[in-house]
Amino acid sequence: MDSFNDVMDAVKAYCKGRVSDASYRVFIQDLNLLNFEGTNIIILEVPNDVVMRFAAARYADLLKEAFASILGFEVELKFVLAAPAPDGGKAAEKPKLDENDLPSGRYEFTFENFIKGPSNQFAFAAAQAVAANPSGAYNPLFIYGPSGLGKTHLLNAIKIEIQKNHPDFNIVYVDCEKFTNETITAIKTATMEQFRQRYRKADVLLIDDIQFLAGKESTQEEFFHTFNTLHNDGRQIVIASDRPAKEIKSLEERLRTRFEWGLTADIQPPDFETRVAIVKRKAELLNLDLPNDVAEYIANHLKQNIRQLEGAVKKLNAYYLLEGIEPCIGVTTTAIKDTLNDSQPIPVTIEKILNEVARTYNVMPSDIRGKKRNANVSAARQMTMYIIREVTGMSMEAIGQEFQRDHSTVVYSIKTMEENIKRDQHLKEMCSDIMKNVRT
Ligand SMILES: Nc1ncnc2c1ncn2[C@@H]1O[C@H](COP(=O)(O)OP(=O)(O)OP(=O)(O)O)[C@@H](O)[C@H]1O
Repeated sequence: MDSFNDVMDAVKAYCKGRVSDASYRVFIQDLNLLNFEGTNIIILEVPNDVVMRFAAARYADLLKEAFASILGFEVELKFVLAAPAPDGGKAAEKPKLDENDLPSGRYEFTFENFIKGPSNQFAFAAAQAVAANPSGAYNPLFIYGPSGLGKTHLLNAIKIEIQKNHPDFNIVYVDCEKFTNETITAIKTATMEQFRQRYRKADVLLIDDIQFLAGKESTQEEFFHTFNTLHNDGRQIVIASDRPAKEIKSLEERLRTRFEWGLTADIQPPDFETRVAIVKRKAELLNLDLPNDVAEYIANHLKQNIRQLEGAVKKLNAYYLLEGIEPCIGVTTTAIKDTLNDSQPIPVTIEKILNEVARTYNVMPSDIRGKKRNANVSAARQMTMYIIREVTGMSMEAIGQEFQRDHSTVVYSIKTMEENIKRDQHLKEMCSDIMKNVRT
């Protein structure tokens, strides 16, 4: 080491593997070793005030550790702001930061990171019991509740816990859309055997968003056999759904009863105290200092979805890091307004409807748009047009343009569907399930 630059390069290399690429690029890459003072004080030059605040607050410990490891003695750090370059050059520029550059605050979906309250403690306890004793406690465990309340979190927590205690276990986690797509591909490419082996060899199967099984007959058939094989062999199955099994209308009875064999646990929106605790925990995980009144303000305004609570905390963190604005009620009002706007019901797109109907009828979305006339594709096309009309309220003309069909064809298709639905209970349920699924 013969120069400040060498030392600094080594320090940066030390830090590089220990922080995310984005954080390294924004907060560490441009640090400059300016001088030594006394015996152990290092003066670090930072390019601007954002990096100054961030590097000093978050990375001082890591940087000290790096210097100690490279120089062999403990150091203290002093950060100084680089003087603006006379030509207004690089040193004077603020980095172009956006939220993607910020540490994401990603944390593991563990039991430890799950905040309990009256609305979720039963599901939490059931998940813990299953994780502690796979196949011994409740099989299957069926967790249901509205979006954004922690079902996926619990499924992952079970996975992590079992992995820790049984490193040799083959744990398969899949969401139902993926399972459905894989079933369709396996049928089309004649690779059913490999597909079956993958799922039927699981020691633990965790399947998320099972409501998407609704109406998909071949996937239900496949899942039925997977379920039976695993259950008969004493393997643990955990299922998450946005509604109870009995409300998934076009689900075969034999599956519905199986889902109810074990334990069913629901999750409801959290009460005020739990929401405050969640907001505080999320802030803590981001190292954000959040006053109580702000945490309570957020909890008072966002009640239905924990993802929204997280969104608000992340926004406040971004304001703080990017603009230096401390969290307070005033800025929270803006952050919450954004979150509320962001979380307006997502407009249902035609593509979403098309994909969901295609999966249900086991055809390709392009077939529905295309000219094929076989019975299954025609039925799928009629269903698609009907649901687009119901869900989006698009005019018949616009639907016609979308499918390159004339207006009278659309009118006829929708009318036929309306009549069929009146007569055919199964079709009616299938249609209602598809509509629910495209709205989630
Ligand atoms: N009790 C809780 N404690 C801490 N974080 C929670 C809790 N419940 C939910 N979360 C967080 O809220 C976010 C949304 O949760 P999750 O994805 O598990 O919801 P979900 O019920 O599976 O929703 P969806 O049905 O939309 O998939 C996650 O980041 C999760 O960690």
